[in-house]
This record gives sequence, C-alpha cells and structure tokens, in this order.
Amino acid sequence: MEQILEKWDKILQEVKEEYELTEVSFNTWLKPLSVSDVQGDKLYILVPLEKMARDFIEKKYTLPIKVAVANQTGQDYDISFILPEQEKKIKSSYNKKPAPTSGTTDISNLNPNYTFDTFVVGNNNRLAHAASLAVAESPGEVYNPLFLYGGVGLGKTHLMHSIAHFIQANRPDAKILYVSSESFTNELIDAIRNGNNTAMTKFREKYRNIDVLLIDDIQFIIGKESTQEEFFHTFNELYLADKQIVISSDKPPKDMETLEERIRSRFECGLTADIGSPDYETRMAILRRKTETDNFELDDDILSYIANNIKSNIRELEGALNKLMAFSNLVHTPITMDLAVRELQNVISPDKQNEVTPQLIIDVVSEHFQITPEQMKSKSRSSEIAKPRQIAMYLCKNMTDISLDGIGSLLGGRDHSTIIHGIKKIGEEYESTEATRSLIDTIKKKINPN
Ligand SMILES: Nc1ncnc2c1ncn2[C@@H]1O[C@H](COP(=O)(O)OP(=O)(O)OP(=O)(O)O)[C@@H](O)[C@H]1O
Repeated sequence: MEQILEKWDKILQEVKEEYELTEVSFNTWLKPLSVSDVQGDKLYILVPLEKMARDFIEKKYTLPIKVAVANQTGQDYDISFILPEQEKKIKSSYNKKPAPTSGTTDISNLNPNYTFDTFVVGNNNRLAHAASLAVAESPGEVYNPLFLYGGVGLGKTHLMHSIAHFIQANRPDAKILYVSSESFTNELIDAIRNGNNTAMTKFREKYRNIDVLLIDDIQFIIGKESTQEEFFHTFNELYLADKQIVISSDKPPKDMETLEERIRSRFECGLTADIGSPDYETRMAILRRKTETDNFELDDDILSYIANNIKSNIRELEGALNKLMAFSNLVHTPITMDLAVRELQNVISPDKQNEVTPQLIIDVVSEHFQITPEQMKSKSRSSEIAKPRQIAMYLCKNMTDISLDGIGSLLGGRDHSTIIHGIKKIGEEYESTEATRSLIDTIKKKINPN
C-alpha cells in the first residue's frame, strides 16, 4: 500500500503522458482519484464523484492505470473503482477476515489467475510444470521438497500459486501456507522483537502446523542468520512429518554460495527443476492465450513482433501486450503494426529488431531445431545437426552481406565449397518442396518479423 501511495502521482502522470490526455480530461477524471485500499492483489481506487462518472472511468481507465501501476511498482493488481459509500463496506469486510492463526490455510495472497489452466507449457518449463502438478496431486508423497528455480519473470510464482490452488480445490482440509521469504523473515523479526515466548510460539505454530508450505524467492533469506536457523528447523519438522515443501529461488541450491551447507543439502534431497527462457513458440503461445482470455484481437504479425523482441522475461512480454490493449481501449482503434511499433518503442529498441546478423541467424536456427549453436559449429554430420547448419548457411547468404568465407568461419571453420554446397542444396529444396519453403519462411519470420 505504501509503495502505491508513494507512487500515485507518478502513476497518474504516466497515464496522462502515455495517452496524451488534455489538462481538462486529466483534471476531470484522473486527478480526483485516490488510493483507498490494497488487499492482496486488489487495488481499490476511490472515485469521489457520481456513479456515472465512476462507470466511465472504469471503462476507459482501468487498463491504463493497471499498466502504469505495474510499471511503477513492478506488481500486477486487479483494479476496482469504488464510490465513497462503498469504501467503508470494503474495508470492514476485509478487516473482519481473521488473521491466520496456527494451522490454518492462508492463501489469501494468491493470485486467482495463476492456475495450471492458465500456465502455458513449453520446452523451457516442462519439467517444472510436471513436477509441480505431481506435487499438487500427491503432496508430501512424490518430490519433497520441490525446488523451482529460474530467472526473473519466468513463472515460478505462477507455478507455486497453481500448486496451492490445486491442493485447496482437491483437498479442502489441507492447511496450506504460501509466503514470500521476505514475509517469513519479517514475521520472524516481529516475533523476536516482541521478546516474549508467546509470540515465538505463535510464529512456530503457524509455520509448523501445516500440510503444505510454499516459500517464494528463498534467496532473500541468505545471509540472514536467525532467519536461516528458524527456517532450517521449520523445514526439518515439516519434512520429517512428510508435509510438502515447495521452494522457489532465482538460482539452484549449488549456486547459493552463502547458504549454509546443511540447508543446501536439505534443498537438494528432493527434486530441483529449472525454468529457462521460453522459446519463440512458447512466447507466441503465451501471447495468444492472453489475447484470447482478454478477448483482444491482434494480428499474428504483431504478436510475432513482440515475441521476437522480448525474449527472456514473460512479465515484460505480458506488459507489452497490456500496453497495446490499454491503448486500443482508450483510443478505440485497432492496433496496426505501425501503432504497435510506436507504442512499444520504449520497451523494444527499434534498432535492434532490424539488425539481422549471422550470429542472430545461428541462434534462431539453433533455437528452432532445439540444438545449441555449439552443435551447429561442431564436426557432427548427423542429419539433426547438418540440416539446420545448411539452413543457417542459406539464410546467412540470403539475409546478410557476409562472405562465404565468413559463413564458413562462423560455422566451425568450414571451407568455401562446403558452404556453397549447403546453400545450393537448401535453395533447391526451397524451390521444389513446399515443406522446406514453409520451414524457411517461418524461421525467416522469427529472425525478422518485418
Ligand atoms: N508458462 C507461462 N504461461 C502463462 N503465463 C506465464 C507463464 N510463465 C510466466 N507467466 C506469467 O508471467 C508473469 C511473471 O511470472 P511469475 O511472477 O510467476 O515469475 P517469477 O519467476 O516468479 O518472477 P520473479 O523472479 O520476479 O519472482 C506472470 O503474470 C505469469 O502469469
């Protein structure tokens, strides 16, 4: 809540600038708005005007504000606009919710949209997804602990919330606790600060009297001695009682250098699954699913433009789409490629997307065939490697100015005649075979969507 309050003026300014609102529109619709409350991932915005105005603001500004809030705070919120007479009711109903006590389920902090149904499975997350589903189906029985790791914005939290939702739906009696390692630390510090045994006992009861504990972003407890110590005992107690533990982190246990050895070895005794960067197909599938869910029509070329230019972070991928949706909603205009390029210029660097280099071609072809660029450069003559290599030769010749010798040296020091042979072979297949033509065209689009 504090973070949003602090940034509120900036959030409104961002909407104003992004959508080029006039002073009159800004002063009439946005300026009167204020933050009423934040409850979990719900942001309540107070509209001190009549209902009609509220409805208009809701229709026109929900997405722009959602995007600006996400940009300014790094978090996604569901936005609700409320009238003054609703404010009291919302606050009191939330406050009535009992604070989680020992042994109760506390998943009020889960995002309802993060479920297995909305999670797109690709090569980058197949193991992590399968392991999460297995754990959700049989908590405490298969992989314990389940340790999920991967870079920023790749779906760790989404999978953890999916596990919690699934268990809650199928085992309503199970006591589930989802918490970030920061909250765990803060609660512990509060209990210690309280200085009495009751506070500490309460803390321990809360964390040790449950069936499933999901701790997100465990890397934040590293180096905090008393938190590590407390976590170690919590972990042991749950583990010995066959209770399910799911942990996420930005790196695997072996790379968490300052993590105590005894904790590291506990982490490694279950299953460790990583989530990598999504490939082009997965990025497209995620974008398509989101446009379907939000009922937003967007040309495949534009989706492909986004998928080609935002590669390593799904949060940013979704952010780009949200931006286009907000824009289209606001100006009631279908999004064309030109508009998309213009609107996303701060997210996607225009120079980058046009620059087709031989290295980019090698990377994209490798990714397409799921081999590594090193394999492409290797001596291997197996058809799984040789064919992609020849395709890379052909594309380098057709899409860049590089010399034949240059292609040869990039592809593992191959001589001139090998490169000519490869280019000729694929060129002939392109002319004579429909399948090769469509394959090459698809890869070309991945390399340069324009
Ligand atoms: N495979 C996927 N299918 C659909 N949506 C996904 C997928 N992976 C990630 N997302 C979406 O991307 C966004 C970021 O994911 P999430 O918050 O789970 O990332 P994270 O790995 O926990 O990031 P961080 O390291 O910042 O905590 C979320 O909106 C999530 O729903």
